[in-house]
Amino acid sequence: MSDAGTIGSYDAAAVERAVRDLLVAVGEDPEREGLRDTPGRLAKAYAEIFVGLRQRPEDVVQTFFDIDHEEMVLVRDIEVYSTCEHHLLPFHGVAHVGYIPSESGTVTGLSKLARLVDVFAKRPQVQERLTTQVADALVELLDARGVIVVIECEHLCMSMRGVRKPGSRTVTSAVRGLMRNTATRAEAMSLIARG
Ligand SMILES: Nc1nc2c(ncn2[C@@H]2O[C@H](COP(=O)(O)OP(=O)(O)OP(=O)(O)O)[C@@H](O)[C@H]2O)c(=O)[nH]1
Ligand SMILES: [Zn+2]
Repeated sequence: MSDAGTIGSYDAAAVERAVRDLLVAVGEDPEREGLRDTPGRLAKAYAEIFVGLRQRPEDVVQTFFDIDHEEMVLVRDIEVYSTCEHHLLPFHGVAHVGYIPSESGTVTGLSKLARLVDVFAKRPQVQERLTTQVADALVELLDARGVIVVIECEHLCMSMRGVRKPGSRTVTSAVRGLMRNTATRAEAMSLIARG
C-alpha cells in the first residue's frame, strides 16, 4: 500500500538507553528506586503504543463475500488511543467507520474495522492523517463503493500543556465515493450522531 508506512524493526535496548538519557536530561536520577525499571517499562510500553509501525493494514483486514449485503455498514464509537507526532503525547477518543460494500459484496469482519483503526493509530500520528489512512485503506482493501470515517479526539498536548484547553475535542472526517452523496452522507451522520 502506498501510505501504509514501512515495516520497521523495534530496538528495545536503544529505546531503553534513550529513556535513561531523557531522564538524566530532565534532571532526574535514573538510578533511584522508583525510576530504575522505568526505561525498561517504557521500552515495553512503546513497543505496544507504536506496534502499528510494524503492521500492514492488509494483514488485519481479511475479506469475505458470503454475506449478501450491499448497504451501509457502520461501526460507531471505536475507542482510539494514538500519539501525536508533534509532542509524543496521547490523543484519545472515538472513531466511527462506515462503508458501502463493493458491487461484488466484499465485506470484512466488524472487528477488522477496529483493528484497521489501531494499525494506523499505533504510530506517531496527526489526527487528519489517521482519518484519511483508514478511509483510503478501506477503499483499497474492500474496493468499497463508499467510505466515511469520523474521528473525535482530545489531544493531551492541548490539555495538559501549551494552550491548556482540557475538554476540547477535534473532529476530523474523510468521505469517499458514494458516501459523498448528500443523502447517503446524511444517513451515515445520523447513525453516528445517535450515539
Ligand atoms: N493539525 C493537527 N495539529 C496537531 C495535532 N496534534 C497536535 N497538533 C498541533 O500541532 C501544533 C504544533 O505547533 P508548534 O507551534 O510547532 O508547537 P508548540 O509550540 O508546542 O505549540 P503549542 O501546542 O501551541 O504550544 C500545535 O498547534 C498542536 O495543537 C493533530 O493531530 N493535527
Ligand atoms: Zn501534540
